Amino acid sequence: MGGHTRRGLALVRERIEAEPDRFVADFYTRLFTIRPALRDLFGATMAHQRAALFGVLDHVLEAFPDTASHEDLVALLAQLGRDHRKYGVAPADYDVFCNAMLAEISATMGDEYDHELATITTQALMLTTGVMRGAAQTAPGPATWTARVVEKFRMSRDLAVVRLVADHPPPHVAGQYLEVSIPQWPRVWRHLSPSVPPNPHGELEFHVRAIPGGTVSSAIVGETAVGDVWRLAQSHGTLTIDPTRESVLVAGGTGIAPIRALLLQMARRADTRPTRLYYGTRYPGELYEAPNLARLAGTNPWLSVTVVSEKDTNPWWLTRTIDADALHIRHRIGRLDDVVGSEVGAALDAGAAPDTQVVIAGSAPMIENTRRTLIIAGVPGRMIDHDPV
Ligand SMILES: NC(=O)C1=CN([C@@H]2O[C@H](COP(=O)(O)OP(=O)(O)OC[C@H]3O[C@@H](n4cnc5c(N)ncnc54)[C@H](O)[C@@H]3O)[C@@H](O)[C@H]2O)C=CC1
Repeated sequence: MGGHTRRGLALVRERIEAEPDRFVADFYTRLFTIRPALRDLFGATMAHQRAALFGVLDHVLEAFPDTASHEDLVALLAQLGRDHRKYGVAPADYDVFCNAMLAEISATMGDEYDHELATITTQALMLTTGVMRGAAQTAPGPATWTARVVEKFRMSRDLAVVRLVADHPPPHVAGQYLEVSIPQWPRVWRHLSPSVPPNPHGELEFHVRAIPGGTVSSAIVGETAVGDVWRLAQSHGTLTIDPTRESVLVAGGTGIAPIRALLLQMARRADTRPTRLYYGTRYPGELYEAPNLARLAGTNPWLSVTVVSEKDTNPWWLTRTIDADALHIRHRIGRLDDVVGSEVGAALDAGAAPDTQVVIAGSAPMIENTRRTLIIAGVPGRMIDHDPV
């Protein structure tokens, strides 16, 4: 595609980026004025929606002029289209969306929006909505599934484990996360990783920490009760274990959920390679999964478990304790990335297999720091897997 397309769309991005909040707010006002029913598809707070919309629009305008990147762009938009099925977006809504967006861009650009700029912007947005609509229409299976809460455990003041049974198990593989919506916040979707592999009974378990100021996570920890019906949608994520390699798995806090699902999946195989798990929290009393993991290691000799806590004692509000010696697992004190970096580095120095696979799950800063520390310790970056941060 020509340089004029690149320059034209770069100008559009520049004008939109000058006032992104106003642009997105005015766009949604325009959209809901044209088709008021669309407002009902979104949850009460649209902050996340607004940021996501801006991110995608910016990405489309940047990637569209580069035809070499169209394959990736189309794959991303198709995924987005499938994801939007859960909101109940109808095919005709995509035309309304496209027209409202073009009108908002035109209003923002003013006199600069000439015929040529209008043509290329229209092409970019027609590609966007066309791919999304097509992928949504051809996606197999239902857009959402339901699951009923059958058990809930409060592990600490801000952490809960919730067990559910789905009518029909949503398609996913161990290590992936699902889009989840709870009755207390209908139409608001969050990502949660089941901590058990998919099974024919539709049993699911999620681990949730209430984020300070968080709406959905706080409602799950504080209000979710047996009998609640949750909605589940698309699965995402590519965390997998290569069964031919040794592995090191690193889980920070509730990041243990997808890692536990992978471990349970690995336990079904007869030929699982040696696996070292590092499971870290801030305080020893937060290591709620330690007993389960110790039991798993007790019956699966390929697994060794090290739990790591930043502090060696609990604050007053944590009453749970763990006795690592009694569980026959190791307990190290320190930040997770420091402990993993020094132990994996020492193992490599002592001749450990350099093609060991590493899988990390946890918060974005924890993933980034652990990845960096491991690369410095000598682990090739291509051997380190984690979900996008
Ligand atoms: N609930 C779920 O299904 C899943 C949750 N996650 C994510 O996992 C995270 C878990 O959070 P919390 O339970 O609050 O655990 P947390 O953020 O308190 O972290 C616990 C562990 O991570 C380490 N850590 C924390 N910050 C670090 C940093 N900046 N650099 C290096 N290490 C660091 C700590 O040393 C500790 O071992 C959340 O961000 C959540 O989104 C990831 C996958 C699935």
